[in-house]
Amino acid sequence: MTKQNVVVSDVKCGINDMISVVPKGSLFPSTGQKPPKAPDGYVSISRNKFLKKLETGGGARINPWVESMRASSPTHIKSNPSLSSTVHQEDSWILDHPSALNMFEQIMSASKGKQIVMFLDYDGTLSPIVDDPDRAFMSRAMRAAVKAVARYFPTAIVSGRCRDKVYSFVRLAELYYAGSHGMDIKGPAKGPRYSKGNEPVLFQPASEFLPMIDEVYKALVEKIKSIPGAKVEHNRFCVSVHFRCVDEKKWGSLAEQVRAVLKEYPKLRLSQGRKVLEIRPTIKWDKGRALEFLLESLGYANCSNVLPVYIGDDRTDEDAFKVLRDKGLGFGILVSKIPKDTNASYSLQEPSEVMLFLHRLVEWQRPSRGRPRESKIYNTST
Ligand SMILES: O=P(O)(O)OC[C@H]1O[C@H](O[C@H]2O[C@H](CO)[C@@H](O)[C@H](O)[C@H]2O)[C@H](O)[C@@H](O)[C@@H]1O
Repeated sequence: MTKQNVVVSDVKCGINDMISVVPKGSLFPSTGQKPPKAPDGYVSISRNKFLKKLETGGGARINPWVESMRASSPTHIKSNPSLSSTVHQEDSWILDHPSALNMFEQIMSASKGKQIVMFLDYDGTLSPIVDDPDRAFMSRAMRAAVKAVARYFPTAIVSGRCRDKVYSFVRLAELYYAGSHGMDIKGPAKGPRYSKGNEPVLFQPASEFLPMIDEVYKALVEKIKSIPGAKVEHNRFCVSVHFRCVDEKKWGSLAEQVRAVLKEYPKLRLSQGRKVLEIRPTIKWDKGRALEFLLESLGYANCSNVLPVYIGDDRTDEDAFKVLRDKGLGFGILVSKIPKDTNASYSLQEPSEVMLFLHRLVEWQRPSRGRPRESKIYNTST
């Protein structure tokens, strides 16, 4: 077990008297979901025990949330004995998830005769993590690298952010964008339509939740305004509550406020990212489903001649890594400096390494190198 997520839920399980244990990245399961057996990395708590804790009030009440918020904070991962920074453990993690740069040739050899499709997360992958979410700018060099990759391979940005916001950072009209954790997908605004037909791709599976999300956003802004450093971000089909700049002593109060709002909305669930609580509809849609949808739109549903490569740094990216792993398709690359429980196959340490990887991909594909192209070239001129 490399990471402990204590999971709590307002949803009545009605089964075996347990608080639900839900997949990584989700504190709240969908309504009516049967709680599965606790997988590695998760702790299940007796429902009765947990409710008793709630009755005692004060600190105990919200502890499982705070524990989970701590677990999502890299600075605390070292305090988890199973992730202690012993050389041995780091070595063994890197053996399991080798650097995508060191393994570049091997990755590329798997692409022989296949169309590479690139999926890129934004925050922490293309841009460094910063305190102010409104200032998470992408460097010009990174933009150029993504642009170059998109010349050769269909490329999608898959982000928890609102689609327009992430577009305003990336500013490349030739890409696909899947905002709101994949709940708002739009095809390229310029250049060839990388879709089966000529129809531009647009898919928004959570439209009915828009009024509810607006309401929750307003309620959260009101509730957390007394907590210094807390910030609520409207991501159109979901809402982010940031606690990166909140004093850790206040994390309990923040969790309490969010919980108070959410209990009025059983159709919304909570997942976690990097020092952020993500509130989203309970629909079965995530970055993994968005990846599948995009592959299908590109005409690669159930295809063996495609090699999707997904690069991301967050818990929410694990849904996409898992789809790739379960299907035995392509590769997930986790961006992380520290060992993390992941379904990704490879790792890169930080956005600068992501940029290097993108450069190598372009170099490898560029015909001018005089080497035979081993992957089908995506014809951008049609
Ligand atoms: O899926 P992503 O593109 O990775 O988006 C996930 C969340 O990213 C942003 O928050 C994160 O980055 C911020 C800027 O570096 C940082 O301040 C914050 O602590 C991180 O959690 C974004 O603001 C959220 O809306 C996204 O959901």
